[in-house]
Amino acid sequence: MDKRKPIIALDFPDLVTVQTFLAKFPKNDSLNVKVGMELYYQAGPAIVTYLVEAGHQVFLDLKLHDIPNTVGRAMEGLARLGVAMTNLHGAGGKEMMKAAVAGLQKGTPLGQTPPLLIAVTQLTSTSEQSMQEEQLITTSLEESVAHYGKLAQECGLDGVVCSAKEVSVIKASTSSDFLCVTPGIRPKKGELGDQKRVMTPLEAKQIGSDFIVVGRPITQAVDPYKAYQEILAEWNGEIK
Ligand SMILES: O=C(O)c1cc(=O)[nH]c(=O)n1[C@@H]1O[C@H](COP(=O)(O)O)[C@@H](O)[C@H]1O
Repeated sequence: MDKRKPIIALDFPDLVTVQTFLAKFPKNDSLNVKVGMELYYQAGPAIVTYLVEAGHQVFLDLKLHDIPNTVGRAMEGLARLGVAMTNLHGAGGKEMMKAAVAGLQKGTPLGQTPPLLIAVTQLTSTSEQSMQEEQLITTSLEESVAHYGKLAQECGLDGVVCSAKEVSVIKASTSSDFLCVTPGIRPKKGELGDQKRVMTPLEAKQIGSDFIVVGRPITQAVDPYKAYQEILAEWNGEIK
């Protein structure tokens, strides 16, 4: 995946809507795109194959969280789809994460590299207060995120999904090359929606995010390609 490009969250219900959206981008532009639950559960694996064959780099965001055997076998199947990145919930535990790594390696066709495997820490829609009250976690949110980062690295994962606000603490508790994939990105004065821990593309860049994930600020914009270009420029430090 090209780190210079934001990952566009294709949170749409079907192929036709995806095609209508992508038609607003220049032909042959290879994009970083994310297929999440909304699209995958309605359009199935065929949507992934379609995007891969169209030359896009796909982050398959299904946030697996189940017993180790189930997650390992699911990952084995997902590895055959040719995606660049996929994820699971770090809260599923070490045995589950190790089974996922093994499943991806087993399922990846010979001569290909397994997708990057990333652990969700605390969702960017979670506040410290809701984490403490609803999950009964008594540490700070930063400590919880750093803890999941360490566990994920010990299990052989490539990085975490976190808010850009936690990049420094993750890198400090793991290593500088441990990937921080950060959703919860909003342009200055952008609508937050359900996101709680947010940063602008420029702030995320400055703090050391490796990838930013952006959905509604692009997909719901009046001119999605213009919105994408603005975020791309900011992410690449071209707007101060
Ligand atoms: O794993 C993810 O991609 C993810 C993790 C997280 O903690 N927060 C989060 O927002 N996401 C995803 O990132 C995207 C953010 O979309 P917007 O809020 O519309 O920019 C959505 O597709 C979410 O499913």
